[in-house]
Amino acid sequence: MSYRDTYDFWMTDDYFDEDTKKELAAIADDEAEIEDRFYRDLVFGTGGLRGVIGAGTNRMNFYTVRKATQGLANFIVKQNAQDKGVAIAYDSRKYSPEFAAEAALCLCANGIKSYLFESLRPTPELSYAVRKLGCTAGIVITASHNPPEYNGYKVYWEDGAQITAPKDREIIAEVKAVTDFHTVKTMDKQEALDKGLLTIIGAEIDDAYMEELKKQIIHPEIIKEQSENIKIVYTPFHGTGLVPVKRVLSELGFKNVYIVPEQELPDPEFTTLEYPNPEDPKAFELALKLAKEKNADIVLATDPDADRLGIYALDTKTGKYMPFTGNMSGLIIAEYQFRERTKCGLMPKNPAMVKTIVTTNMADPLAADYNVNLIEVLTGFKFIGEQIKFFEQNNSYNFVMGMEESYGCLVGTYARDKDAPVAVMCLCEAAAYCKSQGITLWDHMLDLYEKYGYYKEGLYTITLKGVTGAEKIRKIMSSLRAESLTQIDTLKVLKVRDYEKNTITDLATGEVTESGLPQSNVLYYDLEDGAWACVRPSGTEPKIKLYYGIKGTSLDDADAKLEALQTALVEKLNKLAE
Ligand SMILES: O=P(O)(O)OC[C@H]1O[C@H](O)[C@H](O)[C@@H](O)[C@@H]1O
Repeated sequence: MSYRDTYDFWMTDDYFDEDTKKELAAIADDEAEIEDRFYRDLVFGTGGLRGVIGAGTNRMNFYTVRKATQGLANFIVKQNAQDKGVAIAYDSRKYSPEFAAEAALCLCANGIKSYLFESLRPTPELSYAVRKLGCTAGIVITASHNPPEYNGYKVYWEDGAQITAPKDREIIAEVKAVTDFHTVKTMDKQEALDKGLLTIIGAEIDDAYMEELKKQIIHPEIIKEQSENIKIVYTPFHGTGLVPVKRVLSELGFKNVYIVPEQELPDPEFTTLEYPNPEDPKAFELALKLAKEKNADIVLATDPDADRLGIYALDTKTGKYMPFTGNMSGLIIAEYQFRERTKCGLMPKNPAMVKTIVTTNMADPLAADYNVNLIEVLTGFKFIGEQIKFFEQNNSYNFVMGMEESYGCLVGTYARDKDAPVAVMCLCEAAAYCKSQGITLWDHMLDLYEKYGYYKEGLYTITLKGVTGAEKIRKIMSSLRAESLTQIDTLKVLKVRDYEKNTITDLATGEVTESGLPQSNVLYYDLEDGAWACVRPSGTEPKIKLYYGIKGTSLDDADAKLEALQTALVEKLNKLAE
Protein backbone atom coordinates (compact mmCIF):
# COMPACT_ATOMS: atom_id res chain seq x y z
CA MET A 1 0.00 0.00 0.00
CA SER A 2 1.22 3.53 -0.77
CA TYR A 3 1.24 6.06 2.05
CA ARG A 4 -1.90 7.61 0.54
CA ASP A 5 -3.70 4.27 0.51
CA THR A 6 -2.77 3.67 4.14
CA TYR A 7 -4.00 7.16 5.06
CA ASP A 8 -7.32 6.50 3.28
CA PHE A 9 -7.60 3.14 5.05
CA TRP A 10 -7.14 4.76 8.48
CA MET A 11 -9.73 7.40 7.50
CA THR A 12 -12.39 4.88 6.52
CA ASP A 13 -11.93 1.56 8.36
CA ASP A 14 -14.16 1.23 11.44
CA TYR A 15 -11.28 -0.19 13.50
CA PHE A 16 -9.95 3.38 13.95
CA ASP A 17 -11.80 5.67 16.36
CA GLU A 18 -13.42 9.00 15.63
CA ASP A 19 -10.71 11.09 17.32
CA THR A 20 -8.06 9.47 15.16
CA LYS A 21 -10.10 10.13 12.03
CA LYS A 22 -10.69 13.74 13.08
CA GLU A 23 -6.96 14.26 13.62
CA LEU A 24 -6.24 12.79 10.20
CA ALA A 25 -8.98 14.76 8.47
CA ALA A 26 -7.29 17.94 9.70
CA ILE A 27 -4.17 17.17 7.63
CA ALA A 28 -6.08 16.20 4.46
CA ASP A 29 -4.46 19.04 2.48
CA ASP A 30 -0.98 18.58 3.84
CA GLU A 31 0.62 15.98 1.59
CA ALA A 32 4.03 16.15 3.29
CA GLU A 33 2.48 15.53 6.70
CA ILE A 34 0.44 12.60 5.36
CA GLU A 35 3.57 11.13 3.79
CA ASP A 36 5.56 11.54 7.00
CA ARG A 37 2.88 9.88 9.09
CA PHE A 38 2.26 6.94 6.76
CA TYR A 39 5.32 6.30 4.59
CA ARG A 40 6.52 3.59 6.94
CA ASP A 41 5.83 1.83 10.22
CA LEU A 42 7.69 3.13 13.26
CA VAL A 43 11.09 1.47 13.27
CA PHE A 44 12.96 -0.20 16.10
CA GLY A 45 16.12 1.89 16.58
CA THR A 46 18.85 2.21 19.23
CA GLY A 47 16.28 2.35 22.03
CA GLY A 48 13.29 0.42 20.62
CA LEU A 49 10.36 2.22 19.01
CA ARG A 50 10.38 5.96 19.31
CA GLY A 51 8.17 8.49 17.60
CA VAL A 52 6.01 11.57 17.78
CA ILE A 53 2.63 10.94 19.44
CA GLY A 54 -0.24 11.14 16.93
CA ALA A 55 -2.28 9.25 14.37
CA GLY A 56 -0.42 7.30 11.68
CA THR A 57 1.71 4.20 11.18
CA ASN A 58 4.90 6.22 11.73
CA ARG A 59 3.60 7.66 15.02
CA MET A 60 3.17 6.51 18.61
CA ASN A 61 -0.54 5.81 19.28
CA PHE A 62 -2.78 3.07 20.68
CA TYR A 63 -2.80 1.24 17.37
CA THR A 64 0.96 1.14 16.86
CA VAL A 65 1.53 0.21 20.53
CA ARG A 66 -1.00 -2.62 20.25
CA LYS A 67 0.46 -3.84 16.97
CA ALA A 68 4.00 -3.90 18.41
CA THR A 69 2.69 -5.76 21.45
CA GLN A 70 0.76 -8.29 19.35
CA GLY A 71 3.98 -9.01 17.43
CA LEU A 72 5.86 -9.43 20.70
CA ALA A 73 3.06 -11.64 22.04
CA ASN A 74 3.17 -13.87 18.94
CA PHE A 75 6.92 -14.24 19.44
CA ILE A 76 6.52 -15.12 23.13
CA VAL A 77 3.78 -17.66 22.39
CA LYS A 78 6.05 -19.33 19.80
CA GLN A 79 8.71 -19.61 22.52
CA ASN A 80 6.07 -21.10 24.82
CA ALA A 81 7.03 -18.55 27.48
CA GLN A 82 3.54 -17.21 28.29
CA ASP A 83 3.69 -18.27 31.92
CA LYS A 84 6.93 -16.46 32.68
CA GLY A 85 5.21 -13.24 31.74
CA VAL A 86 6.25 -9.70 30.88
CA ALA A 87 7.01 -6.80 33.26
CA ILE A 88 5.83 -3.36 32.15
CA ALA A 89 6.85 0.10 33.36
CA TYR A 90 6.21 3.61 32.13
CA ASP A 91 7.44 7.15 32.65
CA SER A 92 5.83 10.58 33.08
CA ARG A 93 5.10 11.26 29.41
CA LYS A 94 1.82 11.90 27.65
CA TYR A 95 -0.12 8.64 27.27
CA SER A 96 2.59 6.62 29.04
CA PRO A 97 0.19 5.00 31.57
CA GLU A 98 -2.43 4.44 28.87
CA PHE A 99 0.03 2.86 26.42
CA ALA A 100 1.43 0.66 29.21
CA ALA A 101 -2.06 -0.58 30.16
CA GLU A 102 -2.86 -1.20 26.50
CA ALA A 103 0.30 -3.28 26.11
CA ALA A 104 -0.50 -5.25 29.28
CA LEU A 105 -4.05 -6.05 28.17
CA CYS A 106 -2.92 -7.10 24.70
CA LEU A 107 -0.44 -9.53 26.30
CA CYS A 108 -3.10 -10.83 28.69
CA ALA A 109 -5.51 -11.39 25.80
CA ASN A 110 -2.80 -13.58 24.29
CA GLY A 111 -2.60 -15.63 27.49
CA ILE A 112 0.64 -13.97 28.62
CA LYS A 113 0.99 -12.90 32.25
CA SER A 114 1.67 -9.18 32.70
CA TYR A 115 3.23 -7.44 35.68
CA LEU A 116 2.31 -3.78 35.39
CA PHE A 117 3.81 -1.15 37.69
CA GLU A 118 1.13 0.75 39.60
CA SER A 119 2.62 4.14 38.69
CA LEU A 120 5.66 5.64 36.98
CA ARG A 121 9.04 3.97 37.56
CA PRO A 122 12.59 4.42 36.22
CA THR A 123 13.65 2.33 33.23
CA PRO A 124 16.49 0.61 35.19
CA GLU A 125 13.99 -0.62 37.78
CA LEU A 126 12.13 -2.40 34.98
CA SER A 127 15.39 -3.98 33.84
CA TYR A 128 15.85 -5.21 37.41
CA ALA A 129 12.20 -6.37 37.72
CA VAL A 130 12.44 -8.58 34.61
CA ARG A 131 15.06 -10.77 36.28
CA LYS A 132 13.62 -10.47 39.78
CA LEU A 133 10.22 -11.73 38.59
CA GLY A 134 11.73 -14.32 36.24
CA CYS A 135 9.92 -12.75 33.27
CA THR A 136 10.57 -13.66 29.68
CA ALA A 137 10.47 -10.02 28.56
CA GLY A 138 9.91 -6.44 29.65
CA ILE A 139 8.49 -3.26 28.17
CA VAL A 140 9.04 0.37 29.13
CA ILE A 141 6.81 3.07 27.69
CA THR A 142 9.16 6.05 27.45
CA ALA A 143 10.88 8.27 24.93
CA SER A 144 13.73 8.73 27.40
CA HIS A 145 15.14 12.27 27.00
CA ASN A 146 13.37 13.18 23.73
CA PRO A 147 11.20 16.33 23.54
CA PRO A 148 7.63 16.17 25.00
CA GLU A 149 5.90 15.41 21.69
CA TYR A 150 7.58 11.97 21.63
CA ASN A 151 6.87 8.67 23.28
CA GLY A 152 8.43 5.25 22.81
CA TYR A 153 8.49 1.53 23.53
CA LYS A 154 11.60 -0.22 24.79
CA VAL A 155 11.69 -4.03 24.77
CA TYR A 156 13.75 -6.14 27.19
CA TRP A 157 14.46 -9.85 27.18
CA GLU A 158 14.82 -12.29 30.06
CA ASP A 159 18.41 -11.27 30.85
CA GLY A 160 17.12 -7.78 31.67
CA ALA A 161 18.85 -6.06 28.74
CA GLN A 162 17.15 -4.44 25.77
CA ILE A 163 16.80 -6.77 22.81
CA THR A 164 19.70 -7.10 20.40
CA ALA A 165 20.32 -9.24 17.30
CA PRO A 166 19.10 -11.78 16.40
CA LYS A 167 16.13 -11.50 18.81
CA ASP A 168 15.35 -7.92 17.75
CA ARG A 169 15.10 -9.02 14.10
CA GLU A 170 12.90 -11.97 15.01
CA ILE A 171 10.55 -9.83 17.11
CA ILE A 172 10.46 -7.08 14.47
CA ALA A 173 9.56 -9.73 11.87
CA GLU A 174 6.64 -10.80 14.08
CA VAL A 175 5.53 -7.18 14.46
CA LYS A 176 5.74 -6.66 10.68
CA ALA A 177 3.72 -9.82 10.13
CA VAL A 178 0.79 -8.22 11.96
CA THR A 179 -0.72 -6.65 8.86
CA ASP A 180 -4.35 -6.71 9.89
CA PHE A 181 -5.15 -4.56 12.93
CA HIS A 182 -8.27 -6.64 13.50
CA THR A 183 -6.09 -9.57 14.57
CA VAL A 184 -4.66 -7.56 17.47
CA LYS A 185 -6.13 -8.88 20.70
CA THR A 186 -7.13 -7.04 23.83
CA MET A 187 -9.17 -7.77 26.93
CA ASP A 188 -11.02 -6.10 29.76
CA LYS A 189 -8.82 -5.04 32.68
CA GLN A 190 -11.05 -6.51 35.39
CA GLU A 191 -11.24 -9.82 33.55
CA ALA A 192 -7.43 -9.89 33.22
CA LEU A 193 -7.09 -9.24 36.96
CA ASP A 194 -9.73 -11.86 37.86
CA LYS A 195 -8.08 -14.48 35.68
CA GLY A 196 -4.71 -13.83 37.32
CA LEU A 197 -3.24 -12.72 34.00
CA LEU A 198 -2.61 -9.16 35.16
CA THR A 199 -0.69 -8.39 38.35
CA ILE A 200 -0.08 -4.85 39.57
CA ILE A 201 3.39 -4.46 41.08
CA GLY A 202 5.02 -1.71 43.12
CA ALA A 203 6.46 -1.46 46.64
CA GLU A 204 7.92 -4.97 46.84
CA ILE A 205 9.99 -4.41 43.70
CA ASP A 206 10.95 -0.88 44.86
CA ASP A 207 12.29 -2.24 48.15
CA ALA A 208 14.29 -5.00 46.51
CA TYR A 209 15.70 -2.61 43.88
CA MET A 210 16.71 -0.16 46.61
CA GLU A 211 18.63 -2.90 48.43
CA GLU A 212 20.50 -3.77 45.23
CA LEU A 213 21.49 -0.14 44.72
CA LYS A 214 22.85 0.16 48.24
CA LYS A 215 24.94 -3.00 47.82
CA GLN A 216 27.12 -1.04 45.39
CA ILE A 217 28.29 1.35 48.12
CA ILE A 218 31.91 0.83 49.13
CA HIS A 219 32.38 3.29 52.03
CA PRO A 220 29.15 3.83 54.01
CA GLU A 221 31.27 5.13 56.88
CA ILE A 222 32.64 8.00 54.78
CA ILE A 223 29.12 8.95 53.73
CA LYS A 224 28.06 8.99 57.40
CA GLU A 225 31.07 11.09 58.33
CA GLN A 226 30.38 13.64 55.56
CA SER A 227 26.58 13.49 55.68
CA GLU A 228 26.21 16.93 57.28
CA ASN A 229 28.98 18.56 55.25
CA ILE A 230 28.17 17.69 51.69
CA LYS A 231 25.42 19.61 49.89
CA ILE A 232 23.65 18.08 46.93
CA VAL A 233 21.22 19.70 44.49
CA TYR A 234 19.12 17.29 42.45
CA THR A 235 16.51 17.60 39.70
CA PRO A 236 14.49 14.72 38.20
CA PHE A 237 13.46 16.91 35.21
CA HIS A 238 9.76 16.16 35.97
CA GLY A 239 10.40 12.44 35.54
CA THR A 240 10.70 9.14 37.35
CA GLY A 241 13.98 9.75 39.21
CA LEU A 242 12.56 11.69 42.16
CA VAL A 243 11.31 8.82 44.32
CA PRO A 244 14.27 6.40 44.04
CA VAL A 245 16.97 9.09 44.14
CA LYS A 246 15.50 10.86 47.16
CA ARG A 247 15.01 7.52 48.91
CA VAL A 248 18.45 6.07 48.28
CA LEU A 249 20.28 9.27 49.28
CA SER A 250 18.19 9.57 52.42
CA GLU A 251 18.64 5.89 53.39
CA LEU A 252 22.39 6.29 52.97
CA GLY A 253 22.31 9.23 55.36
CA PHE A 254 22.94 12.25 53.11
CA LYS A 255 21.36 15.11 55.06
CA ASN A 256 21.54 18.09 52.70
CA VAL A 257 19.75 17.09 49.50
CA TYR A 258 17.88 19.96 47.82
CA ILE A 259 15.39 19.07 45.09
CA VAL A 260 14.71 21.73 42.43
CA PRO A 261 11.09 22.55 43.40
CA GLU A 262 9.96 23.67 39.93
CA GLN A 263 11.05 20.34 38.40
CA GLU A 264 10.20 17.97 41.22
CA LEU A 265 6.79 16.72 40.10
CA PRO A 266 5.99 14.68 36.99
CA ASP A 267 4.91 16.87 34.08
CA PRO A 268 4.41 15.42 30.59
CA GLU A 269 4.93 18.87 29.05
CA PHE A 270 8.32 19.28 30.78
CA THR A 271 7.17 22.87 31.17
CA THR A 272 10.35 24.25 32.71
CA LEU A 273 12.64 22.70 30.10
CA GLU A 274 13.22 23.04 26.39
CA TYR A 275 14.72 19.57 26.18
CA PRO A 276 14.66 17.21 29.21
CA ASN A 277 18.13 15.91 28.53
CA PRO A 278 21.10 16.22 30.88
CA GLU A 279 23.24 16.59 27.74
CA ASP A 280 21.69 20.05 27.28
CA PRO A 281 23.39 22.71 29.47
CA LYS A 282 20.22 24.86 29.34
CA ALA A 283 18.37 22.14 31.25
CA PHE A 284 20.53 22.91 34.31
CA GLU A 285 19.51 26.58 34.66
CA LEU A 286 17.16 26.14 37.64
CA ALA A 287 19.37 23.56 39.32
CA LEU A 288 22.41 25.84 39.11
CA LYS A 289 20.42 28.74 40.52
CA LEU A 290 19.47 26.62 43.53
CA ALA A 291 23.06 25.34 43.83
CA LYS A 292 24.35 28.91 44.16
CA GLU A 293 21.75 29.73 46.81
CA LYS A 294 22.63 26.64 48.83
CA ASN A 295 26.35 26.70 48.07
CA ALA A 296 26.09 23.09 46.91
CA ASP A 297 29.09 20.87 46.19
CA ILE A 298 27.43 18.94 43.43
CA VAL A 299 24.45 19.37 41.09
CA LEU A 300 22.77 16.28 39.65
CA ALA A 301 20.04 15.75 37.07
CA THR A 302 18.36 12.61 35.77
CA ASP A 303 16.37 12.38 32.53
CA PRO A 304 12.62 11.56 32.52
CA ASP A 305 13.00 7.77 32.63
CA ALA A 306 16.00 8.06 34.98
CA ASP A 307 18.52 6.15 32.95
CA ARG A 308 20.79 9.12 32.22
CA LEU A 309 22.64 11.31 34.67
CA GLY A 310 24.24 14.73 34.24
CA ILE A 311 26.36 16.61 36.78
CA TYR A 312 28.03 19.91 37.60
CA ALA A 313 30.54 20.25 40.45
CA LEU A 314 31.88 23.26 42.27
CA ASP A 315 35.33 24.56 41.37
CA THR A 316 36.33 25.91 44.79
CA LYS A 317 39.08 28.08 43.27
CA THR A 318 36.73 30.09 41.05
CA GLY A 319 33.43 29.46 42.84
CA LYS A 320 31.97 28.36 39.50
CA TYR A 321 29.98 25.23 38.78
CA MET A 322 31.76 23.17 36.14
CA PRO A 323 29.88 20.91 33.74
CA PHE A 324 30.85 17.26 33.37
CA THR A 325 30.24 15.46 30.11
CA GLY A 326 28.90 11.89 30.25
CA ASN A 327 32.46 10.76 29.64
CA MET A 328 33.75 12.72 32.63
CA SER A 329 31.06 11.60 35.10
CA GLY A 330 31.42 7.99 33.92
CA LEU A 331 35.18 8.17 34.42
CA ILE A 332 34.84 9.64 37.91
CA ILE A 333 32.60 6.72 38.87
CA ALA A 334 34.87 4.17 37.17
CA GLU A 335 38.03 5.49 38.80
CA TYR A 336 36.44 5.55 42.25
CA GLN A 337 35.08 2.03 41.84
CA PHE A 338 38.38 0.60 40.56
CA ARG A 339 40.55 2.39 43.12
CA GLU A 340 38.46 1.77 46.20
CA ARG A 341 37.44 -1.79 45.29
CA THR A 342 41.11 -2.64 44.71
CA LYS A 343 42.12 -0.99 47.99
CA CYS A 344 39.39 -2.75 49.99
CA GLY A 345 39.84 -6.17 48.34
CA LEU A 346 36.41 -5.91 46.72
CA MET A 347 37.53 -6.17 43.11
CA PRO A 348 36.27 -9.41 41.54
CA LYS A 349 38.58 -11.75 39.65
CA ASN A 350 38.90 -10.92 35.95
CA PRO A 351 37.12 -7.61 36.28
CA ALA A 352 35.73 -5.94 33.17
CA MET A 353 34.47 -2.54 32.16
CA VAL A 354 32.34 -2.13 29.03
CA LYS A 355 32.09 1.05 26.97
CA THR A 356 30.85 2.01 23.53
CA ILE A 357 33.14 2.87 20.60
CA VAL A 358 32.21 6.57 20.84
CA THR A 359 33.05 6.78 24.55
CA THR A 360 36.26 8.46 25.75
CA ASN A 361 39.57 6.71 25.23
CA MET A 362 40.62 7.95 28.66
CA ALA A 363 38.96 4.75 29.88
CA ASP A 364 41.84 2.77 28.31
CA PRO A 365 44.73 3.94 30.55
CA LEU A 366 42.40 3.97 33.56
CA ALA A 367 41.30 0.37 33.06
CA ALA A 368 44.89 -0.71 32.35
CA ASP A 369 46.05 0.96 35.56
CA TYR A 370 43.77 -1.34 37.60
CA ASN A 371 44.13 -4.44 35.43
CA VAL A 372 40.52 -4.15 34.37
CA ASN A 373 39.64 -5.68 30.99
CA LEU A 374 38.08 -3.11 28.70
CA ILE A 375 35.48 -4.30 26.20
CA GLU A 376 34.15 -2.04 23.41
CA VAL A 377 30.72 -2.35 21.85
CA LEU A 378 28.56 -0.40 19.38
CA THR A 379 26.58 2.67 20.49
CA GLY A 380 23.60 1.72 22.63
CA PHE A 381 23.55 0.64 26.25
CA LYS A 382 21.78 -2.54 25.15
CA PHE A 383 25.15 -3.73 23.87
CA ILE A 384 26.74 -3.03 27.26
CA GLY A 385 23.92 -4.87 29.08
CA GLU A 386 24.23 -7.77 26.65
CA GLN A 387 27.89 -8.26 27.57
CA ILE A 388 26.94 -9.15 31.15
CA LYS A 389 24.94 -12.09 29.80
CA PHE A 390 27.90 -13.17 27.65
CA PHE A 391 30.27 -12.93 30.63
CA GLU A 392 27.93 -15.16 32.65
CA GLN A 393 27.44 -17.63 29.80
CA ASN A 394 31.17 -17.93 29.07
CA ASN A 395 32.32 -17.58 32.65
CA SER A 396 34.81 -15.08 31.28
CA TYR A 397 34.81 -11.74 33.07
CA ASN A 398 33.10 -10.16 36.04
CA PHE A 399 31.34 -6.97 35.08
CA VAL A 400 32.24 -4.06 37.35
CA MET A 401 30.77 -1.16 35.46
CA GLY A 402 29.65 0.06 32.07
CA MET A 403 29.58 3.59 30.71
CA GLU A 404 28.81 5.50 27.56
CA GLU A 405 29.36 9.07 26.43
CA SER A 406 25.64 9.78 26.30
CA TYR A 407 25.37 10.06 30.10
CA GLY A 408 24.63 6.39 30.79
CA CYS A 409 26.30 4.31 33.50
CA LEU A 410 25.72 1.06 35.39
CA VAL A 411 27.60 -0.23 38.42
CA GLY A 412 26.86 -3.86 39.32
CA THR A 413 24.79 -6.48 37.52
CA TYR A 414 21.40 -6.35 39.29
CA ALA A 415 20.12 -4.31 36.29
CA ARG A 416 21.20 -4.62 32.67
CA ASP A 417 20.53 -1.10 31.48
CA LYS A 418 21.98 2.24 32.40
CA ASP A 419 20.82 3.29 35.83
CA ALA A 420 20.77 6.93 36.91
CA PRO A 421 19.84 6.28 40.56
CA VAL A 422 22.92 4.05 40.97
CA ALA A 423 25.06 6.59 39.14
CA VAL A 424 23.77 9.42 41.38
CA MET A 425 24.49 7.31 44.44
CA CYS A 426 28.01 6.35 43.32
CA LEU A 427 28.85 9.94 42.41
CA CYS A 428 27.60 11.18 45.76
CA GLU A 429 29.79 8.58 47.46
CA ALA A 430 32.78 9.71 45.38
CA ALA A 431 31.94 13.35 46.19
CA ALA A 432 31.75 12.52 49.92
CA TYR A 433 35.13 10.80 49.65
CA CYS A 434 36.59 13.87 47.93
CA LYS A 435 35.07 16.10 50.61
CA SER A 436 36.82 14.02 53.27
CA GLN A 437 40.09 14.80 51.46
CA GLY A 438 39.26 18.51 51.23
CA ILE A 439 38.73 18.50 47.46
CA THR A 440 35.74 18.58 45.10
CA LEU A 441 34.87 16.29 42.21
CA TRP A 442 36.13 19.00 39.88
CA ASP A 443 39.57 19.10 41.59
CA HIS A 444 39.59 15.34 41.35
CA MET A 445 38.79 15.40 37.63
CA LEU A 446 41.80 17.68 37.10
CA ASP A 447 43.97 15.18 38.98
CA LEU A 448 42.70 12.41 36.72
CA TYR A 449 43.55 14.42 33.61
CA GLU A 450 47.04 15.00 34.96
CA LYS A 451 47.48 11.29 35.65
CA TYR A 452 45.90 9.74 32.53
CA GLY A 453 46.08 12.50 29.91
CA TYR A 454 43.88 15.40 28.88
CA TYR A 455 41.28 13.54 26.85
CA LYS A 456 38.42 15.68 25.55
CA GLU A 457 35.49 14.79 23.38
CA GLY A 458 32.69 16.55 21.52
CA LEU A 459 29.45 15.80 19.74
CA TYR A 460 27.84 17.69 16.88
CA THR A 461 24.46 16.79 15.44
CA ILE A 462 22.41 17.93 12.47
CA THR A 463 18.64 17.41 12.63
CA LEU A 464 17.20 16.22 9.31
CA LYS A 465 13.52 15.41 9.65
CA GLY A 466 11.07 13.36 7.62
CA VAL A 467 11.44 11.41 4.42
CA THR A 468 13.81 13.93 2.82
CA GLY A 469 15.87 14.14 5.98
CA ALA A 470 16.27 10.36 6.12
CA GLU A 471 17.36 10.39 2.47
CA LYS A 472 19.90 13.14 3.15
CA ILE A 473 21.35 11.22 6.09
CA ARG A 474 21.71 8.17 3.85
CA LYS A 475 23.50 10.29 1.22
CA ILE A 476 25.88 11.86 3.74
CA MET A 477 26.94 8.41 4.92
CA SER A 478 27.46 7.11 1.39
CA SER A 479 29.38 10.26 0.32
CA LEU A 480 31.70 9.89 3.30
CA ARG A 481 32.17 6.22 2.50
CA ALA A 482 32.97 7.00 -1.12
CA GLU A 483 35.40 9.77 -0.20
CA SER A 484 37.93 7.59 1.65
CA LEU A 485 39.30 10.44 3.78
CA THR A 486 43.07 10.31 4.37
CA GLN A 487 43.39 13.52 6.38
CA ILE A 488 41.10 15.54 8.68
CA ASP A 489 42.37 19.05 9.41
CA THR A 490 46.11 18.54 10.01
CA LEU A 491 45.68 14.99 11.24
CA LYS A 492 46.41 11.94 9.14
CA VAL A 493 43.81 9.19 9.13
CA LEU A 494 45.54 6.07 10.42
CA LYS A 495 42.69 3.60 10.18
CA VAL A 496 39.15 3.64 8.87
CA ARG A 497 36.61 1.41 10.57
CA ASP A 498 33.50 0.79 8.50
CA TYR A 499 31.09 -1.10 10.73
CA GLU A 500 28.63 -1.55 7.90
CA LYS A 501 31.18 -3.37 5.79
CA ASN A 502 32.78 -5.01 8.85
CA THR A 503 36.24 -3.71 7.86
CA ILE A 504 39.10 -1.93 9.55
CA THR A 505 41.51 -0.57 6.96
CA ASP A 506 45.03 0.41 7.96
CA LEU A 507 45.81 3.23 5.55
CA ALA A 508 49.60 2.89 5.92
CA THR A 509 49.80 -0.81 5.11
CA GLY A 510 46.51 -1.31 3.27
CA GLU A 511 45.78 -4.25 5.56
CA VAL A 512 42.07 -4.93 6.09
CA THR A 513 40.81 -6.74 9.18
CA GLU A 514 37.33 -7.42 10.56
CA SER A 515 35.68 -5.00 12.98
CA GLY A 516 34.43 -7.81 15.20
CA LEU A 517 31.20 -5.98 16.03
CA PRO A 518 27.69 -6.40 14.60
CA GLN A 519 26.91 -4.68 11.32
CA SER A 520 25.93 -1.04 11.75
CA ASN A 521 25.98 2.09 9.60
CA VAL A 522 28.95 3.70 11.35
CA LEU A 523 32.21 5.20 10.07
CA TYR A 524 35.06 5.65 12.54
CA TYR A 525 38.41 7.32 11.83
CA ASP A 526 41.44 6.66 14.02
CA LEU A 527 43.60 9.78 13.64
CA GLU A 528 47.16 10.75 14.52
CA ASP A 529 48.04 12.02 17.98
CA GLY A 530 45.37 10.01 19.82
CA ALA A 531 42.52 11.79 18.01
CA TRP A 532 39.46 10.18 16.43
CA ALA A 533 36.16 10.95 14.72
CA CYS A 534 33.01 8.95 14.14
CA VAL A 535 29.83 9.55 12.12
CA ARG A 536 26.55 7.64 12.41
CA PRO A 537 22.85 8.27 11.95
CA SER A 538 20.98 8.48 15.25
CA GLY A 539 18.75 5.53 15.98
CA THR A 540 16.40 7.50 18.23
CA GLU A 541 15.99 10.91 16.60
CA PRO A 542 16.05 12.27 13.02
CA LYS A 543 19.69 13.31 13.30
CA ILE A 544 23.13 12.58 11.96
CA LYS A 545 25.71 12.46 14.74
CA LEU A 546 29.37 13.39 14.62
CA TYR A 547 31.52 12.35 17.57
CA TYR A 548 35.18 13.31 17.99
CA GLY A 549 37.94 13.26 20.56
CA ILE A 550 41.56 14.29 21.10
CA LYS A 551 44.30 13.83 23.67
CA GLY A 552 46.08 16.98 24.89
CA THR A 553 48.99 17.73 27.17
CA SER A 554 47.14 20.32 29.30
CA LEU A 555 43.59 21.67 29.57
CA ASP A 556 44.44 24.55 27.21
CA ASP A 557 46.19 22.28 24.74
CA ALA A 558 43.22 19.90 24.81
CA ASP A 559 40.75 22.74 24.24
CA ALA A 560 42.77 24.07 21.30
CA LYS A 561 43.11 20.62 19.73
CA LEU A 562 39.42 19.83 20.19
CA GLU A 563 38.41 23.15 18.67
CA ALA A 564 40.62 22.68 15.61
CA LEU A 565 39.32 19.17 14.96
CA GLN A 566 35.74 20.17 15.62
CA THR A 567 35.92 23.12 13.19
CA ALA A 568 37.25 20.95 10.39
CA LEU A 569 34.75 18.15 10.98
CA VAL A 570 31.72 20.37 11.41
CA GLU A 571 32.55 22.26 8.22
CA LYS A 572 32.88 18.97 6.37
CA LEU A 573 29.58 17.59 7.67
CA ASN A 574 27.67 20.83 7.08
CA LYS A 575 28.89 20.87 3.48
CA LEU A 576 27.68 17.31 2.97
CA ALA A 577 24.32 18.21 4.52
CA GLU A 578 23.75 21.27 2.25
O1 LIG B 1 22.53 8.03 19.04
P1 LIG B 1 21.18 7.39 19.11
O2 LIG B 1 21.08 6.18 18.25
O3 LIG B 1 20.10 8.39 18.91
O4 LIG B 1 21.02 6.92 20.57
C1 LIG B 1 21.07 7.82 21.63
C2 LIG B 1 21.37 7.05 22.88
O5 LIG B 1 20.30 6.17 23.08
C3 LIG B 1 20.40 5.37 24.22
O6 LIG B 1 20.43 6.23 25.31
C4 LIG B 1 21.64 4.53 24.15
O7 LIG B 1 21.86 3.81 25.32
C5 LIG B 1 22.84 5.38 23.91
O8 LIG B 1 23.97 4.58 23.70
C6 LIG B 1 22.66 6.25 22.74
O9 LIG B 1 23.74 7.14 22.65
